Amino acid sequence: MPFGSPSAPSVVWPQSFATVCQKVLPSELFCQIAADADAIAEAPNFWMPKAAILPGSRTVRTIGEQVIAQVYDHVLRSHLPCDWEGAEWWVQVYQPGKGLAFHFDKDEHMMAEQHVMVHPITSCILYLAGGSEDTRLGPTVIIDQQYDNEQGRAVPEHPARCALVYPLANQLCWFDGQLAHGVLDSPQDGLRVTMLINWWAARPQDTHRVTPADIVKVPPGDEPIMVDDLLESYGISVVGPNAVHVIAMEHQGYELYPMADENSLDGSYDRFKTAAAFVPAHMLASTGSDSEEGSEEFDPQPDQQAAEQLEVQD
Ligand SMILES: O=C(O)CCC(=O)C(=O)O
Ligand SMILES: [Fe+2]
Repeated sequence: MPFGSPSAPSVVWPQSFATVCQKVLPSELFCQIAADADAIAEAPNFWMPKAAILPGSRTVRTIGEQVIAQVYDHVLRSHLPCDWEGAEWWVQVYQPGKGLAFHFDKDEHMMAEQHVMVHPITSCILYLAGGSEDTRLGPTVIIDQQYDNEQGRAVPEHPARCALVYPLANQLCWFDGQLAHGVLDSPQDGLRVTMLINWWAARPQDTHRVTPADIVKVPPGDEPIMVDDLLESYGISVVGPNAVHVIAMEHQGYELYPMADENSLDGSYDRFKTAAAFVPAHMLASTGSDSEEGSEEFDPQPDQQAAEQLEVQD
């Protein structure tokens, strides 16, 4: 259902933004899909129809389909509405340190033919590689922005909330398929591989839902603040034995600003786990919205394109 129509479902903050569930696959199945990831990543997107997924009529043909059956049985079964038709899926292997521009998952055909954006009910990310004890790969960022077909643009223009989900091997993240999302570049060189499962409607064990109590708020102020520093001020670590994997963030008056690349931050890029800062909106406004240049007050060169434009592609 396109956002903007009267009966569009509302997205509940923060519950619909990200729920993560760890140790989703039995380890043998996890190793098999992780080993096949490179090969599958070369293939186009796959489709598994509902009848093949439902336990009563199940027919599983590949390891990927076995994963989908497992994800359905143990996680999504109780979260999908009745009227779903199947699951689209693919695998993504990232260049070291590279992320993915912000975008909406959508039906490409509907977009090309009818110029409307139709989203999956639920988008799922299964992390097939996840860094180590002391490194974190670029998080998936799910932002409080939807596409309004009537206005032909993403709204709100300046979202003030997002969820950061850090990769962890065998962790599944699912979120409302209408929401804009992307992957931050990372100062950490590690293999980032994900399997994406989009479902075109009871909480399982080991499930962590972002709750209002978990929301990290950017305090009012006039200075940019690195995501890492903000988390540290909350006593949150994304590495080590008490690492947190999903964080809901409220950033009223600030924009989330991805760092462009290793040239950012005067050579200290490698020190960071998360390549983004929250920057006061007025600092960004002073650069002009079409500018390719960074703000004078804020030295690191931001990835202007990723920060300001939502790519209408997947
Ligand atoms: O790999 C991720 O974390 C997200 C990938 C994604 O959103 C996509 O491929 O559409
Ligand atoms: Fe996506």
